[in-house]
Amino acid sequence: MDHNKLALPVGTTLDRFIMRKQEDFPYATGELSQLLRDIALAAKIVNREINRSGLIDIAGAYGSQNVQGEDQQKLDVIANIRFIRALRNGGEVCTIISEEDDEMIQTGNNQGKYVVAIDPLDGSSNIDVNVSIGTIFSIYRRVSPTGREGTAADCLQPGTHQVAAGYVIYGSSTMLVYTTGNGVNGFTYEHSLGEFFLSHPDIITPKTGSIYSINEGSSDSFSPGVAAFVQHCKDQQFSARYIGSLVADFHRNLLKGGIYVYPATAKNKSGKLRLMYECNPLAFIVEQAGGKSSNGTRRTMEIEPKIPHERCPFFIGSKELVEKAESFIAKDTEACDHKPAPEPTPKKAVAAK
Ligand SMILES: O=P(O)(O)OC[C@H]1O[C@](O)(COP(=O)(O)O)[C@@H](O)[C@@H]1O
Ligand SMILES: [Mg+2]
Ligand SMILES: [Mg+2]
Repeated sequence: MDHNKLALPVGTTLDRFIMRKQEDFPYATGELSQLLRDIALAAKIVNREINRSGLIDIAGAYGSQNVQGEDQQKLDVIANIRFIRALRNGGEVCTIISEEDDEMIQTGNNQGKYVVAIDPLDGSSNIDVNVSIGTIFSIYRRVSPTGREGTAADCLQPGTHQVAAGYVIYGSSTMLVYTTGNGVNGFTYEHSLGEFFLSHPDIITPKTGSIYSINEGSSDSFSPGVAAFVQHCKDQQFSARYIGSLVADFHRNLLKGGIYVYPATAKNKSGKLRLMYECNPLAFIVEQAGGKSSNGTRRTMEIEPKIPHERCPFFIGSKELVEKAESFIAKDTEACDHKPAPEPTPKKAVAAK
């Protein structure tokens, strides 16, 4: 697809951009476009709540835990309610997987053709301290026929089946960045007009970079390969940048070049981040922008999900940096393969009965 054929001027509204891009697909029926608009609407409402979170009583913990055993923040719950309501009212989505809900959410829109996996509020540890946070979403076309509720098979599809994915970053400015498999575009929110405007057309991430993002607080349980890669970044005098909000760390590295890593650690044996609504959507975006994403050995989007809240190690960013990290991780597996087989335990002499 020649992205430049329909290059739209910076300042185009999101609505207009969605409409014009829909024309790329003669058979498009407008449902996906409407779904993207529903997400943008919910993002505007959540943005308003976040901007005034210090003024009104929505700071702090909500008093319950989500399926991951994490304390839900009030804004986690508010954002969850807002996005689910917008997707339900929009009518295009039959089933939702949300970080904040244990089970799949049936919206009642059995005619809906789409399934959404969503992290309503990403970077929860940064909510009350005015640091950038976000929302991450992933969209699939259901595989079961319409007319009834969505199934686990509709929800648990590999990332390669995504029809669209994106994130909203609530930072010094609020941006919506998304892909439908035809490049990545970023829109900045103009509060006074209540509109998202095209500000970052056709985002391409640098092939390499000098920024690495990893929580070194758990470095004592990094695998030798991960530890060696971190040391490599230091030897190269890369800059260490870690905000602690995946969306914000990812967004910076997407624009400037860099790598974000959340490996398996003693505390999080399969990594911390969730495949369906954190890793897959960002992997789709980074690949569309020319970057790369894996679990250290396997392309993130080819991992077959088994459960809605599945976690996986996450390496994402500039292609050459992710490949470099993978080359260090490969040594881990080699080391495992060549580890001498444990000595057979000498058979105990059988005592004369
Ligand atoms: O504090 P840690 O272990 O470094 O984890 C930080 C990571 O966890 C997250 O906060 C997980 O996402 P949620 O806030 O949506 O649960 C990421 O945004 C962030 O990158
Ligand atoms: Mg998250
Ligand atoms: Mg979250």
